[in-house]
Amino acid sequence: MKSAHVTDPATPALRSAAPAIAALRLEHVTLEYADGTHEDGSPRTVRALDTVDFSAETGTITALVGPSGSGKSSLLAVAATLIRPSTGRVGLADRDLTHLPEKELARLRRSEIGMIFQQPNLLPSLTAREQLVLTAHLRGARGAELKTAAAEAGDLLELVGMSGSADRRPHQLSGGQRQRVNIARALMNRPQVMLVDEPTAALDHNRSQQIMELLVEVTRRFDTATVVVTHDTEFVPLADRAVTMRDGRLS
Ligand SMILES: Nc1ncnc2c1ncn2[C@@H]1O[C@H](COP(=O)(O)OP(=O)(O)OP(=O)(O)O)[C@@H](O)[C@H]1O
Repeated sequence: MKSAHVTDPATPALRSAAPAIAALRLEHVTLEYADGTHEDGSPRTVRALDTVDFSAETGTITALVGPSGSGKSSLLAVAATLIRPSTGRVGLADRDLTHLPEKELARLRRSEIGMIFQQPNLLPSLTAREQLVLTAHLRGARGAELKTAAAEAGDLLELVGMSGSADRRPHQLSGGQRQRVNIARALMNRPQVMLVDEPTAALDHNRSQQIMELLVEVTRRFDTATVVVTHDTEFVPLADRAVTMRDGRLS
């Protein structure tokens, strides 16, 4: 496991003075979905990503914007290794993931990539703390490691402003609080990359702003390469950079 620099949530991040590293790279990525058949029976496809080159650097946050259907979620899905590109390459730090077997990709997803979606898919029967500890369990932690994980979970929940609600279950939390738990959970494995799809779509303006500020803060603190798909133009100035997708291409 990577070093746990969260044990004291009040400690400022020790940010590297080294030049930014591209933690995530997509090179010439094209993604085509099967989309039924033409009248003559030949297969029809939709090109969701068209020769996309994209990278995200450690410790930075990138806003990914663009019209509906332009390919933003597809880019996140390819970056998350949930979908293999039709052509092109995906790299994580110095590793080329393009031809890794699915089992290895699943391991990487658990340990290196944090994913945050619009609706936090928290398990209804678990407390906030247990949601976080479960990720350690799924990673293989047992016995004393789980005790350590529970302490780390407490630290992370404090960091995201949820220390008073660690023993609450999802139905006892507001939408914004659930999203905070979701963010803390994504950080449990100290991911290199955080991929975030419309994290505030279900929230009001104030809560959206707070969640976006929290994403910026954890990006700095944990040195993640964070990519946030958002329709919220107010968020764009908070990001280190914004890239726009149109018709499957980046501009
Ligand atoms: N599973 C799928 N099968 C076929 N086509 C798909 C599939 N998923 C997405 N598409 C198509 O790929 C294109 C890109 O979709 P994508 O969901 O990546 O866009 P988006 O920018 O995230 O849109 P939104 O902002 O509305 O979520 C669209 O034309 C969409 O219809």
